[in-house]
Amino acid sequence: MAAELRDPVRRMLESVLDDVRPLNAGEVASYIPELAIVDPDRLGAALASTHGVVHEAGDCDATFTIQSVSKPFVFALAVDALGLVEVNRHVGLEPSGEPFNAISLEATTGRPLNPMINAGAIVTTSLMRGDTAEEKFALVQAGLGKFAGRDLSVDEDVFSSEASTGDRNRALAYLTRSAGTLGSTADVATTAYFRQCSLTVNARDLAIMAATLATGGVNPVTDERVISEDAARWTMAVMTSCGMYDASGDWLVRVGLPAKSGVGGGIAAVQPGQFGIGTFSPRLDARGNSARGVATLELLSERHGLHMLQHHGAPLSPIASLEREGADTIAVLRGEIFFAGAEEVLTRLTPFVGDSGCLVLDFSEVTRVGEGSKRVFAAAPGLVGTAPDGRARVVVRDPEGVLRPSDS
Ligand SMILES: NC(=O)CC[C@H](N)C(=O)O
Repeated sequence: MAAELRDPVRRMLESVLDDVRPLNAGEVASYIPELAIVDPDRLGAALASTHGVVHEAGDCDATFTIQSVSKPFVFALAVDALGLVEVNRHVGLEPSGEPFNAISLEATTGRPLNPMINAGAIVTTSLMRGDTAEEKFALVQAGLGKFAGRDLSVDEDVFSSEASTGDRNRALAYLTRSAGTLGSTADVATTAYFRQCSLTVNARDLAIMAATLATGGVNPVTDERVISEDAARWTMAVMTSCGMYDASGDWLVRVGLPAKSGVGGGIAAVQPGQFGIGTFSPRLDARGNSARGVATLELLSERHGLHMLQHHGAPLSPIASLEREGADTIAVLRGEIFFAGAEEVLTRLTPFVGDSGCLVLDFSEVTRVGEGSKRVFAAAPGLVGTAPDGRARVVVRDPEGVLRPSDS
């Protein structure tokens, strides 16, 4: 069988890459001298599903330094370990609308505006446990390795290059230190941060890392839980509002996927619940985002309807059938029921509660109920009261236990 028939998703990625390959706008980053020696024509894209299948097109084995694509994953490790409240005491959650290296601190608190710009990312790294740069970086390296599903190593040349030219980042660290928001000395924070940015990845790694957020924190290739569902959701939220720096608003409208770029040429993008995408192309646009990476994701999103706010039409009604049985009304429910489904069931069906009979809600064909919706159903029998024969007016049949809270 022809290769493209065996992997139609790969073919789909390849066709997008073929369309963006001729674009040669932008320049490779050179403010970190070692980044300038990369082959500017490299182009790769990988898509990892939440079932753990990875589709690769173009230069997916080409390695590059992760740079700022590391930031959301380190933020995820920080909020997972310390909680959102503690991390938020040190770094804000507001888009800055400014370039990645802006000197951008809140006037009253001294916090960097968000963890996706350098100032906020340096603070986030400083919050990793441990006293030394080695201890903090060890946690970052191990954590990012779990996101990628393999051990990641440091490109020592890029590290030395950034360490010897990173005075602006040191200045940011000193400013946050003087404002009381940095969790270590400036030197510890920047050393760990420079090593974090110098970790080496490929487009496939970024796709798997993004897919680990898409699943709510479980790496779909290794099946290992890396962070909590809460941490994954908070991270995707920050990527949505701040991941593409001063292009974040434009990106949200045009592409509509939480994403993070890096000056090494990588972009990681997530479709929550569905998949992660990693792209690699080193030439950067004026905002420091990979020019062909942006074009690849724009085209993919547009061509295949990937925008997370895309309207997919009215969902299937959760009410499969409604029948009378004596004085009772039996409603057979089906599929996945989230808040709008619960609202439909209860609003449409409670008028069927008669003077004498009961409304029986049969959940045996329901595959899943959202956690918040379980609480809506749990309250219903009490709200509707009891029939003259003492039975609840609303009777719930739940042989598979789909209404049981998942943490019980
Ligand atoms: N946008 C980026 O990728 C910036 C990361 C880079 N290491 C820096 O701090 O300048």
